[in-house]
Amino acid sequence: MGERDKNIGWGHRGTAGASIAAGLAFDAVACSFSGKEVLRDITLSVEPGEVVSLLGQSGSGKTTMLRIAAGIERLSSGRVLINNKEVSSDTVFVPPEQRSVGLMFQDYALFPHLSILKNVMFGLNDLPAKASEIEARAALRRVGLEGYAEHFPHMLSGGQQQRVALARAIAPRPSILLMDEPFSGLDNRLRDRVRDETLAVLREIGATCIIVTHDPEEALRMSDRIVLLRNGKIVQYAKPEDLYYHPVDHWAARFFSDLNEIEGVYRGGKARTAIGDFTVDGFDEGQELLICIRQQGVKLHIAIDEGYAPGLPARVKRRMFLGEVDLYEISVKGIDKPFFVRSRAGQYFASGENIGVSFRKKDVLIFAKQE
Ligand SMILES: Nc1ncnc2c1ncn2[C@@H]1O[C@H](COP(=O)(O)OP(=O)(O)OP(=O)(O)O)[C@@H](O)[C@H]1O
Repeated sequence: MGERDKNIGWGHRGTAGASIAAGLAFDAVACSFSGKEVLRDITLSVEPGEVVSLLGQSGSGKTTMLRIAAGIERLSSGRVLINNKEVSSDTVFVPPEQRSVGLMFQDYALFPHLSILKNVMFGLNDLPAKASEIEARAALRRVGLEGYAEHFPHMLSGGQQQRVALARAIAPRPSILLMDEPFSGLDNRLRDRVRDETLAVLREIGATCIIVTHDPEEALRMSDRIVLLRNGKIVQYAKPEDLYYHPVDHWAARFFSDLNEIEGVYRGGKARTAIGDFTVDGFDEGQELLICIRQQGVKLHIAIDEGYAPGLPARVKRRMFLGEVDLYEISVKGIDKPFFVRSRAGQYFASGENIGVSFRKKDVLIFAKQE
């Protein structure tokens, strides 16, 4: 964290101007570039005031969705609606400045030749100069930078520039705020605080907010709901807990956790595997399954006497120190692949030690095996 960021607090909570939140809906939206389809059949609706993350790997179409919502990219088919009114379709195109959307870009896009105040006033040019300055100063005050109004962007740290970009985005009180990777330029330690403060500002202004991110933890932490995208399609649109505990498929599960994976087959109401049976339902008799066990959902048991330990027999291969947790590589009797276990640091098992393992039920996810 830069010294300057440590010393300058954010503004008082509860002092940002409120927006009138709008609903946003995508209805069967597709988008192609030079014949290549980058978004397919995107249908979702975001309620007024919701904070929704668009989460996916690079190239999954997150930014394109954001740009289509903003009206800076055209869709190929489908419709976008704001408060149930079409703003993009085959026949309708409402320009960005008439959508009441605010945009915050990954690189902040501050104008280097304009003062911080003028940067924030840039989005307020519909207002008379005096009113625009009052609103801009209020937004700067909310992010704790009113004392920097006459500075220029290059005089500020990365964290402060991010706050200016946020102030500029909220100053016009947009109904929908669209943020493209707003924290990716910040270092790790600064990022947590900036995320929390930004979320507090978003909650205060009450605008509907769409945040593009490729960071699962960020999406879980900030969002009311998450849109998980893969190859231009929605894989799952759900609340963070639902996405984490009930991922629709193996790929979605992998996105949020490091997993141990064991093959199995469904017989008589159970997933049968080389290390035992797991009770589960909803599969066809004989169906091939993949049993995924989160690394933090494996419990290691110490041998009680004469080598006996509760759980499945296993042996420690090595232990890696990761700070708050230890990562153990173990071999579990019956399976060839190494098993990885994240265990709270402090509980020590030595290499070569015979142990037992058991699994926490909510960390065991079972899916049909996909080709
Ligand atoms: N203007 C464009 N012309 C041609 N192809 C484009 C254009 N914009 C995006 N693409 C392509 O569309 C796909 C989706 O891009 P998009 O930027 O939406 O993905 P993303 O999920 O935001 O990725 P990243 O996290 O890397 O920004 C990519 O394959 C990209 O190369």
